[in-house]
Amino acid sequence: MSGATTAGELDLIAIRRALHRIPEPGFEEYKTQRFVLDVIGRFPSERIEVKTWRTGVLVRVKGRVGARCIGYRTDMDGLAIEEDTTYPFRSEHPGFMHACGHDVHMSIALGLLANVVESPVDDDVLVVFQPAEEGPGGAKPMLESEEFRAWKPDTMLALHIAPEYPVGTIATRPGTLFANTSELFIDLKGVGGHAAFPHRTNDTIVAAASLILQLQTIVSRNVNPLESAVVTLGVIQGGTRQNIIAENVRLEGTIRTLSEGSMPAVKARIEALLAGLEAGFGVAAKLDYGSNYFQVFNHEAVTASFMRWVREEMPDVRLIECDAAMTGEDFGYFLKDIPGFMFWLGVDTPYGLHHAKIEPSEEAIGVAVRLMSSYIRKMGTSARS
Ligand SMILES: CC(=O)N[C@@H](CCC[C@H](N)C(=O)O)C(=O)O
Repeated sequence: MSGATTAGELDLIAIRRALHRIPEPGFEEYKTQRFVLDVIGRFPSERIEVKTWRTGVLVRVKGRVGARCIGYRTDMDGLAIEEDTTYPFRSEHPGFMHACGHDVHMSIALGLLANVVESPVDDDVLVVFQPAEEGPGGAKPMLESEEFRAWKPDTMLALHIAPEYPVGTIATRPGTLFANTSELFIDLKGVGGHAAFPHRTNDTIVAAASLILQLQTIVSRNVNPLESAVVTLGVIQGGTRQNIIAENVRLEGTIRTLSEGSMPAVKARIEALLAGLEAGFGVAAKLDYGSNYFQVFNHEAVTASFMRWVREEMPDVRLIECDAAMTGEDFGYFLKDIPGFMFWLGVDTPYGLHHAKIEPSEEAIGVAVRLMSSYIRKMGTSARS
């Protein structure tokens, strides 16, 4: 196709910056999907097939042999946070920002795609742009979709930016990399009233204050100290005025457990504490667990082989065998079904994930594209030999 874009022509930094401007909530990634489709539309079309699924995109590149298919997944959505970076290409969507690196992840996926389109590998390659990683979770419904099932790959790979590692460093481990997660939404309803007559009310602010401290005893008193769990509340909303006893309080948070078995135990404890709160404070408590993600469990053999390959064949990349982290990722659902792994990619910034000031180093994009293009090429060749 004349006028088509080659991998060398693709400006991945410009792509990342353009994506950074348009962060969108989960399943509302309309501009992002359009942008991704426009970039893919510039590739030579003979060897690629493209499908959309909701706001996601799936691209299959035909390999020279095509006996197997290697999958690579990026997430697409932004986070509900007001950006506070020094960038001239700041978010154009007030209250939303790519604060978890999905703009970087998508740029890497496009770079990888351009590379395998331009210079075919033996295997077919499926690049998946998955919506709604931050919530409510796009991986599970995408896996179950006709669109994905028709192209289901034999292995599935992904990465996530890591602010704490220098550029050129990656980190992973065989087995559990990220935790099981559940969102947590609690609505307390009491009887409001005049600040001077608390005995005629059921004060949801006092009940919430007590509950917040009780929730923190779950990890310290109920979870086996040899296991890991987190209960974090990120939002408290309630009350209308300084001299009115609040009728409604809403708490929003997240639960993390490293073992699958601890999650129901933590939830049972939350339910028991809420029953006690209702009895003790005379408030009504409504509980909603929102979306839940399965742990990211790296396939032991595939991960070990990748780690060996990096150490032996990629002298410019520093590999760290890291500990598991209490982050969540719905990529865990892909790995529950398909062997593969996820790894951390160093982007060297002092601010952590989900921070309004995070500025990942864009040099990491090229590092990841070279690493993953070489690995996918190597996987295809070793499967044939
Ligand atoms: C990598 C990362 O930061 N992922 C998110 C996933 C959020 C899942 C869900 N909305 C929840 O809060 O439980 C994370 O916060 O770890």
